[in-house]
Amino acid sequence: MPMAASFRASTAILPDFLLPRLVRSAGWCSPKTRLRTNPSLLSQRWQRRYASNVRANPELEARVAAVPIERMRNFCVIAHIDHGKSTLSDRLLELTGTIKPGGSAQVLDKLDVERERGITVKAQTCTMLYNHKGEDYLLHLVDTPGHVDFRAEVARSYASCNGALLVVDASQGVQAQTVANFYLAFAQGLSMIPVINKVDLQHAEPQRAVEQLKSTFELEDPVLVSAKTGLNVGGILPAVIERVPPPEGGVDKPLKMLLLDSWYSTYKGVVLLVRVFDGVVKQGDQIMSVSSKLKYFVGELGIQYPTEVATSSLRAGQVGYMYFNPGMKNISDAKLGDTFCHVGKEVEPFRGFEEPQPMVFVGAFPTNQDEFQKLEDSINQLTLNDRSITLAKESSHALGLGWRLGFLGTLHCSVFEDRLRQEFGGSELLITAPTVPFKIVWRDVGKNKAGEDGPKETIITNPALYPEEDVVRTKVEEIQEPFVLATITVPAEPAEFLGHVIELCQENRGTQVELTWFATQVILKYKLPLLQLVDNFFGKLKGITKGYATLDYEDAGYMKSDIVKLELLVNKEPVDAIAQLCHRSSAERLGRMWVQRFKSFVDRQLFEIVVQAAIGKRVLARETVQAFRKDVTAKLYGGDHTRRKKLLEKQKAGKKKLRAIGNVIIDQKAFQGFLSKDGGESKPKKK
Ligand SMILES: Nc1nc2c(ncn2[C@@H]2O[C@H](COP(=O)(O)OP(=O)(O)OP(=O)(O)O)[C@@H](O)[C@H]2O)c(=O)[nH]1
Repeated sequence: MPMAASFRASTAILPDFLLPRLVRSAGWCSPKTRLRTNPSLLSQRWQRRYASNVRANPELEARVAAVPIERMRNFCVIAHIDHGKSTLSDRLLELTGTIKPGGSAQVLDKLDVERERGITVKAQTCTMLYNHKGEDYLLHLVDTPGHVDFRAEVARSYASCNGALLVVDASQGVQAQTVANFYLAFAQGLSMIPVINKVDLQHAEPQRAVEQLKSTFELEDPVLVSAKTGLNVGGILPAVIERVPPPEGGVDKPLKMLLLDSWYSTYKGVVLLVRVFDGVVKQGDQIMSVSSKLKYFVGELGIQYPTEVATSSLRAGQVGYMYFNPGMKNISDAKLGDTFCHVGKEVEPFRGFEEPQPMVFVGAFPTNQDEFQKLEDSINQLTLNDRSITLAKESSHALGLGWRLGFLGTLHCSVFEDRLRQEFGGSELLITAPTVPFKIVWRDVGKNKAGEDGPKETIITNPALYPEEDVVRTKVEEIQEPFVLATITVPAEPAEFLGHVIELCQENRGTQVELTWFATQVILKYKLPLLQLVDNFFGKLKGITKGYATLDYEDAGYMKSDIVKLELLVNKEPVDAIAQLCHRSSAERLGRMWVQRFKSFVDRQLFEIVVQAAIGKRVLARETVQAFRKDVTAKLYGGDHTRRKKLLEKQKAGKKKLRAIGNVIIDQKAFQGFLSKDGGESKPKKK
């Protein structure tokens, strides 16, 4: 079979995630494949064909349609990380017959990274039908992420819910994210049902957790369950029906719909997750975004059960998915928090969601500059479904062309880094140390050419953009750094844990705001610079408390700080990719660590290499990589000692020349080793 024909035949049965890479590597693709890999090119005929290829379930649809709004319940599952939200959600899905028992674990954790790491990153919604006292109830369950970085996901989920299951691990009790999630849900007015999970564990102390919930949040009547064994999980849904109010809204009112989430599907383009507050939306309806005024035709809609099941309509109270036909061109047109209505029947929009701001920034560079395009493709592919990541091209003298990426927090950053390494190839990628955004407040605002005032403040997310020392001295009023209000929980016993945590916070420039005892736990609140937090603060906290302390934080704004730019110099030349903004008090320690570490990764050359760490012209630390001393006299055997001396002097002069022109060739492996967290694959060489 000719190559083109065999390739065409094979694409028909390939999973779609393999298509783009194959198409790229084969350098050829059939028109059909091109359409499949780029849905915006799909003709209406193809769009209709794909749209018709959906799972429909008339029996299920009839049961759903028969449930009045008074018998709907929308609730989310919230908890501290690893307390068992996803496992509990699986059990509820099984109990209601939505999935078969004993299937793959954590059905709602759909992303690869969620399965691999066992953490939830994206909130997931699932519709369930539950028969209670002879009547069908329509339940919408949202499994939310536990980690603080994905707080915006949790906050958005609340908009579709009236109640929450607050899950607490019976062996760990109330932890930092339990506290944070409780207050968020409480502020939203959600009815809360406490659930104490993992009662099957040998060291479970359910009674202690019951007391904590009562004393910390005044929550009573918890349901005690084991999500793992299924023990008493049947007690949860009756509690949901009795304690969570049904959604408000009327099917007879004009359509009012909130956009909760959106993602990209290879076949159908942009998928929207919506919550209908009022009215009914049907296939073929023309609807409009209240913010952008863009109009769309509804192509397909339905419920997530837990995969997409098409229905002919969605009505007030329901949460479901939707595609447009023709599809939405750009995923950025789907603004989360946007309100949709029928064309010509405009409604008062919802307040919208607060856009989460990226707070942790890193640079990503290919070790081989020829691979830049490949890196760009990989990044674009991964960011398609994560719009909270910000992207900007970056160029470095030392590392060449790359990208500056912004993330919501350190876990978000490390999850992305893992996925990028998988996609792009781990050993071919350089990721710089994480940094946070700094605010520069200018003394003189100055005028631009049009006579307008320039910006009074600039936020910089890249140390390379930090102004020169003399500019800082003459033109900058102050530099500010971001702070967070951290909530740390630590067991009251053994007492030294608390002492260690206070010490750690103080070493990291923290200011104590509150210290409270709750039964066997201490809850500490500290104001901490975000910069310290991204420097493995959580790892250190876990280390000094044997893994028992937990951490959560919220933004506490910018504050004036004594920030300096620390640079690494190699034979007096700054290595821009390594420069960092840090607090003056930690510059010397960091500088010393840098020069020692960098030295250990640099190959010795024929001349001496001086590695320095400096703030402006002030050198804080220095290390020297000794030159190889090639034995130029080896060939001499006996003979005149003046010849030997002459050869050595010639060698010295040659080295001086090399040093004078700063001819240092640093292997990318050295940067890779230096930038890796654990010494990387290129372990320091023994000298
Ligand atoms: N023994 C026991 N283990 C449980 C129980 N429920 C969950 N687990 C285990 O606890 C771990 C975390 O469970 P998950 O369901 O992933 O927790 P989660 O809260 O969804 O985690 P995030 O989404 O990352 O916040 C898994 O290893 C589960 O098998 C339980 O009732 N008993």
